[in-house]
Amino acid sequence: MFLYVIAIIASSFLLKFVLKTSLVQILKKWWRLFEDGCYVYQFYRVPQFNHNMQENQLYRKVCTYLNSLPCVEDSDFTNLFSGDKSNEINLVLDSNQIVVDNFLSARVCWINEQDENTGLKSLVMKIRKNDKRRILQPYLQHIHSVFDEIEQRKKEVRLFLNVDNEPQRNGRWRSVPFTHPATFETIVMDADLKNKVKSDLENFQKSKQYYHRLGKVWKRSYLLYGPSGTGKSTFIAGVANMLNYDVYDVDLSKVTDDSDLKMLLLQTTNKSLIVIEDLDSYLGNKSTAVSLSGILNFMDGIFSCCGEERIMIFTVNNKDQIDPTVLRPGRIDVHIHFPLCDFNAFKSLANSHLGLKDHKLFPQVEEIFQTGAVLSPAEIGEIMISNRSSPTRALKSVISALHINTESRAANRHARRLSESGSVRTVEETGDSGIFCKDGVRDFKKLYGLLRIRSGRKDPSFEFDTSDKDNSRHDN
Ligand SMILES: Nc1ncnc2c1ncn2[C@@H]1O[C@H](COP(=O)(O)OP(=O)(O)OP(=O)(O)O)[C@@H](O)[C@H]1O
Ligand SMILES: [Mg+2]
Repeated sequence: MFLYVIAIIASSFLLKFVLKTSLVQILKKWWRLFEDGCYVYQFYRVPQFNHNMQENQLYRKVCTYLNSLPCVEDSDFTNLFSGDKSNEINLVLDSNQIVVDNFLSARVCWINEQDENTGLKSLVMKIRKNDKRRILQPYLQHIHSVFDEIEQRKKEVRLFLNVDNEPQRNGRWRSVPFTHPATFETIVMDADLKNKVKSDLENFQKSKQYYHRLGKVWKRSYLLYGPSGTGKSTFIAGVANMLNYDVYDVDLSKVTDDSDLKMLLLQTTNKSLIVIEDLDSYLGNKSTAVSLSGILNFMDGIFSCCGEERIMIFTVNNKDQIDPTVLRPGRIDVHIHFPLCDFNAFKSLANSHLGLKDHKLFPQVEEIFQTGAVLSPAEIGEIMISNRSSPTRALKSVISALHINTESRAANRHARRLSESGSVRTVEETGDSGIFCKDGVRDFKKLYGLLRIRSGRKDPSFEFDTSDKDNSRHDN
Protein backbone atom coordinates (compact mmCIF):
# COMPACT_ATOMS: atom_id res chain seq x y z
CA MET A 1 0.00 0.00 0.00
CA PHE A 2 2.83 2.37 1.01
CA LEU A 3 4.69 1.59 -2.21
CA TYR A 4 1.52 2.19 -4.16
CA VAL A 5 1.15 5.71 -2.68
CA ILE A 6 4.82 6.46 -3.35
CA ALA A 7 4.40 5.33 -6.97
CA ILE A 8 1.38 7.62 -7.44
CA ILE A 9 3.21 10.63 -5.94
CA ALA A 10 6.34 9.92 -8.02
CA SER A 11 4.40 9.56 -11.25
CA SER A 12 2.42 12.78 -10.61
CA PHE A 13 5.75 14.60 -10.05
CA LEU A 14 7.12 13.04 -13.23
CA LEU A 15 4.03 14.07 -15.19
CA LYS A 16 4.30 17.62 -13.86
CA PHE A 17 7.99 17.69 -14.83
CA VAL A 18 7.26 16.40 -18.33
CA LEU A 19 4.49 18.92 -18.86
CA LYS A 20 6.45 21.87 -17.48
CA THR A 21 9.63 21.16 -19.39
CA SER A 22 10.22 20.66 -23.10
CA LEU A 23 10.64 16.92 -22.71
CA VAL A 24 7.56 16.25 -24.88
CA GLN A 25 8.98 18.42 -27.66
CA ILE A 26 12.34 16.66 -27.42
CA LEU A 27 10.66 13.27 -27.61
CA LYS A 28 8.60 14.40 -30.61
CA LYS A 29 11.77 15.59 -32.37
CA TRP A 30 13.48 12.23 -31.77
CA TRP A 31 10.40 10.42 -33.03
CA ARG A 32 10.42 12.55 -36.19
CA LEU A 33 14.11 11.79 -36.76
CA PHE A 34 13.37 8.11 -36.34
CA GLU A 35 10.39 8.35 -38.75
CA ASP A 36 12.52 10.27 -41.30
CA GLY A 37 14.98 7.41 -41.29
CA CYS A 38 12.21 4.99 -42.32
CA TYR A 39 11.08 6.85 -45.48
CA VAL A 40 12.60 7.92 -48.77
CA TYR A 41 12.13 11.61 -49.49
CA GLN A 42 12.00 13.78 -52.54
CA PHE A 43 13.38 17.34 -52.29
CA TYR A 44 12.34 20.39 -54.33
CA ARG A 45 14.23 23.65 -54.14
CA VAL A 46 12.53 27.00 -54.78
CA PRO A 47 15.35 29.57 -55.12
CA GLN A 48 14.70 33.25 -54.53
CA PHE A 49 16.35 34.21 -57.85
CA ASN A 50 16.69 32.43 -61.17
CA HIS A 51 19.99 32.07 -63.11
CA ASN A 52 19.61 35.60 -64.52
CA MET A 53 19.15 36.93 -61.01
CA GLN A 54 15.53 37.76 -61.65
CA GLU A 55 13.14 37.24 -58.78
CA ASN A 56 11.43 33.86 -58.75
CA GLN A 57 7.71 34.62 -58.30
CA LEU A 58 7.11 31.15 -56.87
CA TYR A 59 9.53 31.90 -54.01
CA ARG A 60 7.46 34.97 -53.06
CA LYS A 61 4.25 32.97 -53.24
CA VAL A 62 5.56 30.12 -51.11
CA CYS A 63 6.98 32.58 -48.56
CA THR A 64 3.62 34.33 -48.25
CA TYR A 65 1.88 30.98 -47.99
CA LEU A 66 4.21 29.59 -45.30
CA ASN A 67 4.10 32.77 -43.24
CA SER A 68 0.30 32.54 -43.24
CA LEU A 69 0.32 29.04 -41.72
CA PRO A 70 -0.52 28.80 -38.01
CA CYS A 71 2.32 26.29 -37.60
CA VAL A 72 4.90 29.07 -38.23
CA GLU A 73 4.45 29.74 -34.53
CA ASP A 74 5.77 26.24 -33.80
CA SER A 75 9.10 26.75 -35.54
CA ASP A 76 12.04 27.32 -33.19
CA PHE A 77 12.83 30.79 -34.45
CA THR A 78 10.32 33.27 -35.91
CA ASN A 79 10.67 36.99 -36.71
CA LEU A 80 7.97 39.45 -35.67
CA PHE A 81 7.15 42.41 -37.92
CA SER A 82 4.46 45.05 -37.58
CA GLY A 83 1.83 44.80 -40.32
CA ASP A 84 0.10 47.42 -42.49
CA LYS A 85 -2.79 47.87 -40.08
CA SER A 86 -2.29 49.19 -36.56
CA ASN A 87 -2.03 46.39 -33.97
CA GLU A 88 -1.17 43.92 -36.74
CA ILE A 89 1.86 41.73 -36.11
CA ASN A 90 3.16 39.36 -38.76
CA LEU A 91 5.19 36.24 -38.11
CA VAL A 92 7.97 35.61 -40.59
CA LEU A 93 10.03 32.45 -40.68
CA ASP A 94 13.73 32.85 -39.88
CA SER A 95 16.57 31.28 -41.91
CA ASN A 96 17.21 27.57 -41.57
CA GLN A 97 13.91 26.95 -39.82
CA ILE A 98 11.58 24.09 -40.59
CA VAL A 99 7.82 24.35 -41.07
CA VAL A 100 5.70 21.23 -41.20
CA ASP A 101 2.54 21.52 -43.27
CA ASN A 102 -0.18 18.91 -43.74
CA PHE A 103 -1.96 18.51 -47.04
CA LEU A 104 -4.40 15.72 -47.99
CA SER A 105 -3.07 13.71 -45.01
CA ALA A 106 0.51 13.98 -46.26
CA ARG A 107 3.31 15.68 -44.37
CA VAL A 108 5.18 18.41 -46.24
CA CYS A 109 8.32 19.91 -44.65
CA TRP A 110 9.70 23.26 -45.73
CA ILE A 111 13.20 24.37 -44.83
CA ASN A 112 14.06 28.03 -45.15
CA GLU A 113 17.70 27.84 -46.30
CA GLN A 114 20.24 30.63 -46.67
CA ASP A 115 23.61 30.09 -48.31
CA GLU A 116 26.36 31.14 -45.89
CA ASN A 117 28.70 32.38 -48.65
CA THR A 118 26.37 34.06 -51.14
CA GLY A 119 23.54 34.92 -48.73
CA LEU A 120 21.06 33.66 -51.36
CA LYS A 121 17.88 32.24 -49.96
CA SER A 122 15.79 29.30 -51.06
CA LEU A 123 12.94 27.23 -49.75
CA VAL A 124 13.30 23.48 -49.85
CA MET A 125 10.26 21.27 -49.88
CA LYS A 126 10.58 17.73 -48.61
CA ILE A 127 7.83 15.18 -49.24
CA ARG A 128 7.75 11.42 -49.01
CA LYS A 129 8.24 9.71 -52.36
CA ASN A 130 5.06 7.70 -51.72
CA ASP A 131 3.01 10.91 -51.51
CA LYS A 132 4.74 12.75 -54.35
CA ARG A 133 2.50 11.73 -57.24
CA ARG A 134 -0.67 12.13 -55.26
CA ILE A 135 -0.15 15.55 -53.76
CA LEU A 136 2.51 17.55 -55.62
CA GLN A 137 0.29 19.17 -58.28
CA PRO A 138 -2.72 19.86 -56.06
CA TYR A 139 -0.42 21.15 -53.32
CA LEU A 140 1.26 23.69 -55.62
CA GLN A 141 -2.18 24.70 -56.87
CA HIS A 142 -3.28 25.15 -53.28
CA ILE A 143 -0.31 27.44 -52.60
CA HIS A 144 -1.25 29.56 -55.63
CA SER A 145 -4.84 30.00 -54.57
CA VAL A 146 -4.01 30.77 -50.92
CA PHE A 147 -1.49 33.35 -52.14
CA ASP A 148 -4.10 34.95 -54.44
CA GLU A 149 -6.56 35.12 -51.57
CA ILE A 150 -4.02 36.78 -49.26
CA GLU A 151 -3.02 39.31 -51.94
CA GLN A 152 -6.66 40.08 -52.64
CA ARG A 153 -7.27 40.77 -48.94
CA LYS A 154 -4.25 43.08 -48.75
CA LYS A 155 -5.12 45.01 -51.90
CA GLU A 156 -6.19 48.63 -51.57
CA VAL A 157 -9.71 48.97 -52.96
CA ARG A 158 -10.12 51.82 -55.46
CA LEU A 159 -13.12 53.67 -56.82
CA PHE A 160 -12.98 54.33 -60.57
CA LEU A 161 -15.07 57.04 -62.21
CA ASN A 162 -15.44 57.54 -65.94
CA VAL A 163 -14.38 61.04 -66.96
CA ASP A 164 -15.35 63.06 -70.04
CA ASN A 165 -13.99 61.65 -73.25
CA GLU A 166 -11.09 64.01 -73.96
CA PRO A 167 -8.65 62.92 -76.71
CA GLN A 168 -5.51 64.03 -74.85
CA ARG A 169 -6.42 61.96 -71.81
CA ASN A 170 -5.00 58.50 -71.46
CA GLY A 171 -7.79 56.06 -70.57
CA ARG A 172 -11.33 56.83 -69.54
CA TRP A 173 -11.20 55.93 -65.87
CA ARG A 174 -9.86 58.05 -63.01
CA SER A 175 -9.48 56.43 -59.61
CA VAL A 176 -9.30 57.37 -55.94
CA PRO A 177 -8.85 55.10 -52.90
CA PHE A 178 -12.19 53.62 -51.87
CA THR A 179 -12.60 54.45 -48.20
CA HIS A 180 -16.35 54.00 -47.65
CA PRO A 181 -16.73 52.63 -44.10
CA ALA A 182 -19.81 50.46 -44.81
CA THR A 183 -19.39 46.75 -44.21
CA PHE A 184 -21.73 43.90 -44.94
CA GLU A 185 -22.40 43.66 -41.20
CA THR A 186 -23.49 47.31 -40.81
CA ILE A 187 -26.15 47.10 -43.55
CA VAL A 188 -29.62 46.75 -42.07
CA MET A 189 -31.54 44.11 -43.97
CA ASP A 190 -33.43 40.93 -43.25
CA ALA A 191 -30.94 38.49 -41.68
CA ASP A 192 -32.05 35.58 -43.83
CA LEU A 193 -31.78 37.65 -47.00
CA LYS A 194 -28.38 38.96 -45.97
CA ASN A 195 -27.05 35.43 -45.44
CA LYS A 196 -28.39 34.33 -48.82
CA VAL A 197 -26.78 37.25 -50.61
CA LYS A 198 -23.52 36.66 -48.76
CA SER A 199 -23.36 32.99 -49.67
CA ASP A 200 -24.35 33.80 -53.26
CA LEU A 201 -21.39 36.17 -53.50
CA GLU A 202 -19.05 33.66 -51.86
CA ASN A 203 -20.23 30.88 -54.18
CA PHE A 204 -19.66 33.12 -57.16
CA GLN A 205 -16.07 33.73 -56.10
CA LYS A 206 -15.39 30.01 -55.93
CA SER A 207 -17.05 29.18 -59.26
CA LYS A 208 -14.28 29.79 -61.80
CA GLN A 209 -14.16 26.18 -62.98
CA TYR A 210 -17.95 25.93 -63.07
CA TYR A 211 -18.37 28.97 -65.34
CA HIS A 212 -15.53 27.78 -67.58
CA ARG A 213 -17.08 24.36 -67.91
CA LEU A 214 -20.35 25.97 -69.01
CA GLY A 215 -18.53 28.26 -71.45
CA LYS A 216 -20.01 31.28 -69.69
CA VAL A 217 -18.36 34.59 -68.81
CA TRP A 218 -17.54 34.48 -65.10
CA LYS A 219 -19.78 37.35 -64.03
CA ARG A 220 -22.89 37.86 -61.95
CA SER A 221 -25.43 40.65 -62.15
CA TYR A 222 -27.50 42.07 -59.34
CA LEU A 223 -30.44 44.44 -59.50
CA LEU A 224 -30.99 46.45 -56.32
CA TYR A 225 -34.40 48.03 -56.29
CA GLY A 226 -36.30 50.06 -53.74
CA PRO A 227 -37.14 53.60 -52.69
CA SER A 228 -34.58 56.27 -52.01
CA GLY A 229 -32.59 56.01 -48.77
CA THR A 230 -33.06 52.29 -48.26
CA GLY A 231 -29.38 51.34 -48.47
CA LYS A 232 -28.72 50.38 -52.10
CA SER A 233 -25.54 52.44 -52.48
CA THR A 234 -24.44 51.47 -48.97
CA PHE A 235 -24.90 47.83 -49.91
CA ILE A 236 -22.59 48.26 -52.92
CA ALA A 237 -19.92 49.74 -50.64
CA GLY A 238 -20.38 46.86 -48.20
CA VAL A 239 -19.95 44.29 -50.98
CA ALA A 240 -16.82 46.03 -52.29
CA ASN A 241 -15.31 46.03 -48.81
CA MET A 242 -16.27 42.42 -48.18
CA LEU A 243 -14.81 41.11 -51.45
CA ASN A 244 -12.00 43.68 -51.68
CA TYR A 245 -13.05 44.40 -55.26
CA ASP A 246 -12.44 47.70 -57.03
CA VAL A 247 -15.58 49.66 -57.88
CA TYR A 248 -16.17 51.01 -61.41
CA ASP A 249 -18.99 53.52 -61.13
CA VAL A 250 -20.32 54.11 -64.67
CA ASP A 251 -21.82 57.57 -65.17
CA LEU A 252 -23.91 57.04 -68.31
CA SER A 253 -24.35 60.78 -68.83
CA LYS A 254 -20.61 61.01 -69.60
CA VAL A 255 -20.63 58.15 -72.11
CA THR A 256 -20.58 59.46 -75.66
CA ASP A 257 -22.06 56.49 -77.55
CA ASP A 258 -22.47 52.70 -77.50
CA SER A 259 -18.90 51.98 -78.56
CA ASP A 260 -17.62 54.31 -75.83
CA LEU A 261 -19.54 52.18 -73.32
CA LYS A 262 -17.89 49.01 -74.74
CA MET A 263 -14.53 50.70 -74.41
CA LEU A 264 -15.18 51.52 -70.77
CA LEU A 265 -16.08 47.92 -70.05
CA LEU A 266 -12.95 46.65 -71.79
CA GLN A 267 -10.85 48.92 -69.59
CA THR A 268 -12.13 47.45 -66.33
CA THR A 269 -10.08 44.88 -64.46
CA ASN A 270 -10.83 41.46 -63.01
CA LYS A 271 -12.22 41.19 -59.50
CA SER A 272 -14.27 44.32 -59.77
CA LEU A 273 -17.77 45.64 -59.21
CA ILE A 274 -19.19 47.45 -62.21
CA VAL A 275 -21.98 49.71 -61.05
CA ILE A 276 -24.67 51.69 -62.84
CA GLU A 277 -26.74 53.62 -60.30
CA ASP A 278 -30.28 54.81 -61.09
CA LEU A 279 -30.44 52.79 -64.32
CA ASP A 280 -34.15 53.61 -64.64
CA SER A 281 -33.37 57.30 -65.07
CA TYR A 282 -31.33 56.52 -68.23
CA LEU A 283 -33.60 54.02 -69.93
CA GLY A 284 -35.75 55.56 -72.64
CA ASN A 285 -34.57 59.03 -71.69
CA LYS A 286 -32.36 61.56 -73.36
CA SER A 287 -29.88 62.07 -70.48
CA THR A 288 -27.46 59.62 -72.09
CA ALA A 289 -26.18 59.14 -75.63
CA VAL A 290 -26.21 55.38 -75.12
CA SER A 291 -29.00 53.39 -76.77
CA LEU A 292 -31.03 50.65 -75.12
CA SER A 293 -29.22 48.04 -77.21
CA GLY A 294 -25.88 49.51 -76.05
CA ILE A 295 -26.96 49.00 -72.46
CA LEU A 296 -28.24 45.49 -73.18
CA ASN A 297 -24.94 44.46 -74.79
CA PHE A 298 -23.07 45.91 -71.85
CA MET A 299 -25.20 43.83 -69.47
CA ASP A 300 -24.81 40.64 -71.53
CA GLY A 301 -21.13 40.72 -70.89
CA ILE A 302 -19.97 39.72 -74.37
CA PHE A 303 -17.50 42.57 -74.22
CA SER A 304 -16.21 41.46 -70.85
CA CYS A 305 -14.78 38.36 -72.51
CA CYS A 306 -11.24 39.63 -71.88
CA GLY A 307 -11.67 39.70 -68.13
CA GLU A 308 -13.13 37.55 -65.44
CA GLU A 309 -14.71 37.61 -62.03
CA ARG A 310 -16.80 40.71 -62.37
CA ILE A 311 -19.95 41.60 -60.56
CA MET A 312 -22.36 44.02 -62.18
CA ILE A 313 -24.72 45.94 -59.94
CA PHE A 314 -27.58 48.08 -61.17
CA THR A 315 -29.78 50.17 -58.90
CA VAL A 316 -33.29 51.42 -59.64
CA ASN A 317 -36.01 52.99 -57.54
CA ASN A 318 -38.86 51.15 -59.23
CA LYS A 319 -38.32 48.10 -61.38
CA ASP A 320 -41.94 47.97 -62.62
CA GLN A 321 -41.29 50.64 -65.20
CA ILE A 322 -38.28 48.89 -66.67
CA ASP A 323 -38.40 47.16 -70.04
CA PRO A 324 -38.58 43.38 -69.28
CA THR A 325 -35.80 42.68 -71.81
CA VAL A 326 -33.40 44.54 -69.50
CA LEU A 327 -34.32 42.28 -66.60
CA ARG A 328 -34.26 38.97 -68.44
CA PRO A 329 -32.27 36.09 -66.88
CA GLY A 330 -28.61 36.33 -67.81
CA ARG A 331 -28.71 40.09 -67.83
CA ILE A 332 -29.86 40.22 -64.24
CA ASP A 333 -29.19 37.10 -62.15
CA VAL A 334 -30.35 38.28 -58.74
CA HIS A 335 -33.01 40.80 -57.80
CA ILE A 336 -32.71 42.28 -54.30
CA HIS A 337 -35.43 44.41 -52.83
CA PHE A 338 -34.55 47.24 -50.45
CA PRO A 339 -37.77 48.06 -48.60
CA LEU A 340 -38.70 51.01 -46.41
CA CYS A 341 -38.35 50.44 -42.67
CA ASP A 342 -40.59 48.01 -40.86
CA PHE A 343 -40.51 47.41 -37.11
CA ASN A 344 -37.74 44.80 -37.36
CA ALA A 345 -35.51 47.11 -39.38
CA PHE A 346 -36.30 49.88 -36.89
CA LYS A 347 -35.11 47.62 -34.02
CA SER A 348 -31.84 46.90 -35.86
CA LEU A 349 -31.30 50.63 -36.38
CA ALA A 350 -32.10 51.36 -32.70
CA ASN A 351 -29.57 48.72 -31.72
CA SER A 352 -26.79 49.94 -34.02
CA HIS A 353 -27.42 53.70 -33.68
CA LEU A 354 -28.54 54.00 -30.05
CA GLY A 355 -27.35 50.76 -28.47
CA LEU A 356 -30.96 49.87 -27.58
CA LYS A 357 -32.08 46.26 -27.59
CA ASP A 358 -35.41 47.13 -25.99
CA HIS A 359 -37.18 50.21 -24.66
CA LYS A 360 -40.52 51.03 -23.11
CA LEU A 361 -41.43 53.06 -26.24
CA PHE A 362 -40.90 50.12 -28.61
CA PRO A 363 -44.54 48.89 -28.38
CA GLN A 364 -45.70 52.38 -29.36
CA VAL A 365 -43.37 52.40 -32.37
CA GLU A 366 -44.59 48.94 -33.39
CA GLU A 367 -48.19 50.11 -33.21
CA ILE A 368 -47.53 53.02 -35.59
CA PHE A 369 -45.75 50.75 -38.05
CA GLN A 370 -48.84 48.53 -37.98
CA THR A 371 -50.96 51.50 -39.11
CA GLY A 372 -48.85 51.55 -42.28
CA ALA A 373 -46.43 54.41 -41.51
CA VAL A 374 -43.30 54.24 -43.64
CA LEU A 375 -39.95 55.97 -43.46
CA SER A 376 -36.70 54.96 -45.06
CA PRO A 377 -33.79 53.60 -42.98
CA ALA A 378 -31.90 56.77 -44.01
CA GLU A 379 -34.58 58.97 -42.46
CA ILE A 380 -34.92 56.98 -39.24
CA GLY A 381 -31.13 56.62 -38.99
CA GLU A 382 -30.70 60.38 -39.36
CA ILE A 383 -33.19 61.11 -36.54
CA MET A 384 -31.35 58.65 -34.32
CA ILE A 385 -27.93 60.14 -35.10
CA SER A 386 -29.11 63.69 -34.34
CA ASN A 387 -30.59 62.56 -31.02
CA ARG A 388 -28.06 59.93 -30.06
CA SER A 389 -27.23 61.62 -26.72
CA SER A 390 -30.77 60.80 -25.51
CA PRO A 391 -32.23 57.50 -26.75
CA THR A 392 -35.67 58.36 -25.33
CA ARG A 393 -35.73 61.67 -27.21
CA ALA A 394 -34.58 59.84 -30.34
CA LEU A 395 -37.45 57.36 -30.07
CA LYS A 396 -39.98 60.13 -29.41
CA SER A 397 -38.72 61.94 -32.51
CA VAL A 398 -39.08 58.76 -34.57
CA ILE A 399 -42.63 58.36 -33.25
CA SER A 400 -43.47 61.98 -34.19
CA ALA A 401 -41.97 61.53 -37.65
CA LEU A 402 -43.99 58.35 -38.19
CA HIS A 403 -47.16 60.13 -37.03
CA ILE A 404 -46.55 62.99 -39.44
CA ASN A 405 -45.94 60.44 -42.17
CA THR A 406 -49.25 58.67 -41.45
CA GLU A 407 -51.19 61.94 -41.37
CA SER A 408 -49.59 63.20 -44.58
CA ARG A 409 -50.35 59.95 -46.38
CA ALA A 410 -53.97 60.17 -45.26
CA ALA A 411 -54.16 63.81 -46.40
CA ASN A 412 -52.58 62.85 -49.70
CA ARG A 413 -55.11 60.09 -50.25
CA HIS A 414 -57.90 62.53 -49.45
CA ALA A 415 -56.50 65.08 -51.92
CA ARG A 416 -56.27 62.40 -54.59
CA ARG A 417 -59.90 61.46 -54.07
CA LEU A 418 -60.91 65.11 -54.39
CA SER A 419 -58.78 65.44 -57.50
CA GLU A 420 -60.44 62.42 -59.03
CA SER A 421 -63.76 64.12 -58.40
CA GLY A 422 -62.25 67.19 -60.13
CA SER A 423 -62.15 69.71 -57.24
CA VAL A 424 -58.46 69.88 -56.17
CA ARG A 425 -55.10 69.32 -57.90
CA THR A 426 -52.89 66.55 -56.47
CA VAL A 427 -49.32 66.93 -55.27
CA GLU A 428 -48.10 65.28 -58.46
CA GLU A 429 -49.93 67.92 -60.49
CA THR A 430 -48.60 70.78 -58.39
CA GLY A 431 -45.06 69.44 -58.66
CA ASP A 432 -44.55 69.18 -54.88
CA SER A 433 -42.93 66.04 -53.63
CA GLY A 434 -44.97 63.67 -51.50
CA ILE A 435 -45.81 64.67 -47.98
CA PHE A 436 -43.70 67.78 -47.95
CA CYS A 437 -46.30 69.89 -49.68
CA LYS A 438 -48.45 69.71 -46.58
CA ASP A 439 -48.28 71.71 -43.36
CA GLY A 440 -46.53 68.89 -41.58
CA VAL A 441 -43.44 69.48 -43.65
CA ARG A 442 -41.97 72.18 -41.46
CA ASP A 443 -42.23 70.04 -38.32
CA PHE A 444 -40.86 67.11 -40.20
CA LYS A 445 -37.93 69.01 -41.61
CA LYS A 446 -37.16 70.27 -38.12
CA LEU A 447 -36.65 66.70 -37.00
CA TYR A 448 -33.98 66.07 -39.58
CA GLY A 449 -32.83 67.63 -42.78
CA LEU A 450 -34.00 65.05 -45.27
CA LEU A 451 -36.19 66.15 -48.10
CA ARG A 452 -37.11 63.05 -50.04
CA ILE A 453 -39.61 60.40 -49.22
CA ARG A 454 -41.44 58.07 -51.48
CA SER A 455 -43.71 55.21 -50.64
CA GLY A 456 -42.82 51.70 -51.76
CA ARG A 457 -44.80 48.62 -52.53
CA LYS A 458 -44.07 45.31 -50.88
CA ASP A 459 -42.08 43.23 -53.32
CA PRO A 460 -40.32 39.88 -53.07
CA SER A 461 -37.14 40.45 -51.07
CA PHE A 462 -34.86 38.04 -52.83
CA GLU A 463 -35.46 36.51 -56.17
CA PHE A 464 -33.18 34.36 -58.20
CA ASP A 465 -34.62 34.41 -61.62
CA THR A 466 -35.39 31.44 -63.84
CA SER A 467 -31.73 30.97 -64.76
CA ASP A 468 -31.06 30.09 -61.16
CA LYS A 469 -34.25 28.32 -60.13
CA ASP A 470 -32.63 26.09 -57.53
CA ASN A 471 -31.83 29.02 -55.35
CA SER A 472 -35.00 31.00 -55.89
CA ARG A 473 -37.02 32.21 -52.97
CA HIS A 474 -39.92 34.59 -52.86
CA ASP A 475 -40.53 36.25 -49.55
CA ASN A 476 -44.11 37.28 -50.18
N1 LIG B 1 -30.44 49.35 -45.03
C1 LIG B 1 -29.58 50.25 -44.52
N2 LIG B 1 -28.63 49.86 -43.67
C2 LIG B 1 -27.76 50.74 -43.15
N3 LIG B 1 -27.77 52.05 -43.44
C3 LIG B 1 -28.70 52.51 -44.29
C4 LIG B 1 -29.65 51.62 -44.86
N4 LIG B 1 -30.44 52.34 -45.67
C5 LIG B 1 -30.01 53.61 -45.60
N5 LIG B 1 -28.98 53.72 -44.77
C6 LIG B 1 -28.24 54.96 -44.46
O1 LIG B 1 -28.90 55.99 -45.15
C7 LIG B 1 -28.04 56.73 -45.99
C8 LIG B 1 -28.51 56.69 -47.43
O2 LIG B 1 -28.47 55.36 -47.91
P1 LIG B 1 -28.12 54.99 -49.42
O3 LIG B 1 -27.43 56.12 -50.07
O4 LIG B 1 -27.44 53.69 -49.40
O5 LIG B 1 -29.58 54.84 -50.01
P2 LIG B 1 -30.00 54.51 -51.52
O6 LIG B 1 -30.98 53.38 -51.45
O7 LIG B 1 -28.79 54.31 -52.34
O8 LIG B 1 -30.77 55.82 -51.94
P3 LIG B 1 -30.94 56.44 -53.44
O9 LIG B 1 -31.93 55.58 -54.16
O10 LIG B 1 -31.49 57.80 -53.16
O11 LIG B 1 -29.60 56.47 -54.08
C9 LIG B 1 -26.66 56.17 -45.81
O12 LIG B 1 -25.92 57.05 -45.05
C10 LIG B 1 -26.83 54.87 -45.03
O13 LIG B 1 -25.90 54.80 -44.02
MG1 LIG C 1 -27.96 55.36 -54.02
